[in-house]
Amino acid sequence: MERMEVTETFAGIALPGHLHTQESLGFAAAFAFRPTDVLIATYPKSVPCQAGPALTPSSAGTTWMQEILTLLFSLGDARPAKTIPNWERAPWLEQIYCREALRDTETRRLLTTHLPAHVLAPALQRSKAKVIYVARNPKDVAVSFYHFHRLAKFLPDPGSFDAFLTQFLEGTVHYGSWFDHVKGWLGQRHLLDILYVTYEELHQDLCGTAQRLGTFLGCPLAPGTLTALEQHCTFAAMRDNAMANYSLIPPEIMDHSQGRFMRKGVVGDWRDHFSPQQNALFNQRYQEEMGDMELPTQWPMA
Ligand SMILES: Nc1ncnc2c1ncn2[C@@H]1O[C@H](COP(=O)(O)OS(=O)(=O)O)[C@@H](OP(=O)(O)O)[C@H]1O
Repeated sequence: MERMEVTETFAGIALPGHLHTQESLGFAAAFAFRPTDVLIATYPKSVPCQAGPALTPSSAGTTWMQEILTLLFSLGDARPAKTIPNWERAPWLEQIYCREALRDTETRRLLTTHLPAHVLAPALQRSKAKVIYVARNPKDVAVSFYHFHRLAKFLPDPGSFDAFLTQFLEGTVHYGSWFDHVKGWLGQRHLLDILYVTYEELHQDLCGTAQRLGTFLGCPLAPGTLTALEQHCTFAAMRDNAMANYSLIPPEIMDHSQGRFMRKGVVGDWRDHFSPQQNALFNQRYQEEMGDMELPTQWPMA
């Protein structure tokens, strides 16, 4: 299947052109956040669309967080998560369909972004909106992102894993450098009402992390919400939920014959992909970039 790759460049980073225009990106940068808005911010490796689907990348737990917050806001009622695609429940601020998706939305708005902090920080700092930043071990991000490139026809052909990893470490992949993204959002910790969560924490203790989210959002968990989370936010449940697994995306945009968006959902898959040389190079680059950073978690890098 042919790639439909068109690139839009904004703030120095390349983005899929079928989803982003200068107008849509300008809309995001100047967004009038409301105090009740909740923004999920992640470095990519996966997906949203509009009435007829599109996609973007992630790998950080975006889709998982969208599902969890949908259930928190619905007080455990699974119907929205089962009937409304996640790109409508939590639209990507920077994508072309967002303005229309938010028209007439009066209730609490759940938004998503893959944009770097420096683009959104001025608008966020003018507001009291809450931000939830989700991060994941970058080695697993690189693996997940690589596999996603194989499906996503709007992204460049990744070539070999080795070639892709080189670009990932150089920050020349779409959405830019993982290191810059994480450092940028961590740098907002004293300037925004922001909570940092990791993919690994969600794995380790979904309910405990959900309770922390509820406290941060001023939305204590209703009886039954935890049960609903345990039921609907597992990897298996989300893999089978067409409103969360991107199976609705047409094959010319996402070639489902190449694999699934909900691929493995595990921690540490990099160990099955990295050669010792790749691992050493990654560790060196990680140390150079992140050496002194205070991180929400220490990922096992060895
Ligand atoms: N419930 C649950 N449990 C465990 N893992 C999960 C879950 N939901 C999504 N995932 C995994 O998250 C990866 C996709 O990342 P994102 O959702 O950030 O992608 S995107 O930005 O929305 O494109 C992708 O990771 P990989 O499987 O490693 O590729 C998904 O499988």
